[in-house]
Amino acid sequence: MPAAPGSALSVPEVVVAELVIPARPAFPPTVPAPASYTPAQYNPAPHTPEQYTPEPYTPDPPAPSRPEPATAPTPGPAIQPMFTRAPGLNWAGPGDHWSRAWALDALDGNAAPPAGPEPAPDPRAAAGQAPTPADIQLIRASLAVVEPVADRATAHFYALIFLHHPEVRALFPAAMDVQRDRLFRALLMAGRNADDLVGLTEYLTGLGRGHRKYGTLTGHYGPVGECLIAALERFCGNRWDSATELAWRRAYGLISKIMIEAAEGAAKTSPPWWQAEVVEHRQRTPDIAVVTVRPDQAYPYRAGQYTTLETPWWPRVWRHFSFATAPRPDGLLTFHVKAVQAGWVSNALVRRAAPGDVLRLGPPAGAMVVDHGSGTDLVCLGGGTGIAPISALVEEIAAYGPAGRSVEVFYGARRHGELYELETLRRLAGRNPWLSVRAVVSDERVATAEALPGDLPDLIGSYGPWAGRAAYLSGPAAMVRRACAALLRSGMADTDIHHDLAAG
Ligand SMILES: NC(=O)C1=CN([C@@H]2O[C@H](COP(=O)(O)OP(=O)(O)OC[C@H]3O[C@@H](n4cnc5c(N)ncnc54)[C@H](O)[C@@H]3O)[C@@H](O)[C@H]2O)C=CC1
Repeated sequence: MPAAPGSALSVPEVVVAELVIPARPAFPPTVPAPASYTPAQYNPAPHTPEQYTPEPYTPDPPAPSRPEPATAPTPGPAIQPMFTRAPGLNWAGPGDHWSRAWALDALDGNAAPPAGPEPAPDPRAAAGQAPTPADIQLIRASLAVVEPVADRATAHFYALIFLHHPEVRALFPAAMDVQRDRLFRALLMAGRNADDLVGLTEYLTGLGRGHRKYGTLTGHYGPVGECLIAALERFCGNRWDSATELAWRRAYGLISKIMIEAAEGAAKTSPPWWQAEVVEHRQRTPDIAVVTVRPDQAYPYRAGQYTTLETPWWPRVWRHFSFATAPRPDGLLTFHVKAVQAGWVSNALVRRAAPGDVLRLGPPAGAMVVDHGSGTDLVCLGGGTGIAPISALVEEIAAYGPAGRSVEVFYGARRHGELYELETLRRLAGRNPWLSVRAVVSDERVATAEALPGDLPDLIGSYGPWAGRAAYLSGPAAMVRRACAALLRSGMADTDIHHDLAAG
């Protein structure tokens, strides 16, 4: 059960007001046939479709003693599952292989146990209860012992999983690099925050939905919980006792319940992953490519959100990328990718991917979306390829109409040559008087007609005041943190600052 790559389990830092979305120009999402690809120009590499052949769909035998999964809710008008009856796709609608697997597992008793009586002597018997305040204290005390040796505890945790449940190994990448400590740390952090039900539910719901793409099933949660308890027991030493075990079992019961319910809910309406064929690959700088893909089914998302992406060259290694455009009538999705040092996925996408290659996408995630019912003025900061979700947000505002608001975009790069999205943004600003775009370069300290010299966070502090506006920030984590501080200093309310730092 790998944790979502890049996720740091913390109470989400993004605050989104209840969205009131006015009607927008409706278009049915259509995904065009692969008619006119740009010829492969960028190191076309042989595609290995066998890695992406979905598990063949074999209809389940009738199971009269078990109820069918609930019927999917009627999808919204703009989002229609497209090929739900087509063979060979990874999802065939409610009642398919995946939905039934979830439902049957739950009925077999692998779901989190229901709430039980008051603490019983056997920690397993009482694990279905919500953790108490005393449990949280015990969990935090045990974390104080485990966290300094988290590396060893993590290795032990995975060793236990793979030793006792070898069937789970295939869900993880061959090389357990970044993945290695994410699940364990995510579980530890969820335990620490088990008293913040709202934050925990928001985070774990996304995590549970996202885990479907790994092939995680309800039945996996029980064994993972046992390995968690065993690893904690071993590394807590004298700090471990039956009350601490009970506290962790309750916390894990809550964590797994939220994730399982989220996954089962998602299984009724969406596939665990989408396959998406590269239809365009544009090299914008030596290290940055803009990659456009055609998903195999309609892919509903909002501007400002991100997804996880897997390439055929690094199976089961997933990385986050933001959607770089608002949802389009042709159903295509665009990503901005910078090849980073030792970045397996990013280097493959920038230097190897070509039209015809097939990627996999996880579900959309993230709450950095705009409330189109509000006329609040916006200030948006995009640093480097972090400009991708900002471009998408601005496009979506143009599609919905600005509702009387103004939008100021500050676009930062290290050098002029890296401002690959500036021309597009300036064209959009030329057509939309509510939009202004300023570019900033940090490493070439000369003012030009194109860009101001300076650091984005410093520059944003020198403009303003920003009180009463809402901010959308995206880019390197240090840049986002410094810009947050500058905006707070200039009078902006904490709740008006939106970013997805936790997504990495
Ligand atoms: N590709 C995507 O879809 C998305 C990428 N991101 C993130 O955006 C980042 C983009 O990285 P690059 O393009 O390499 O950006 P970069 O390192 O070239 O920097 C871009 C801008 O951020 C500023 N900056 C960098 N470090 C700073 C610091 N410590 N303090 C203040 N300002 C700083 C630079 O001066 C420049 O203006 C990555 O961390 C990526 O994870 C975020 C959202 C979406």
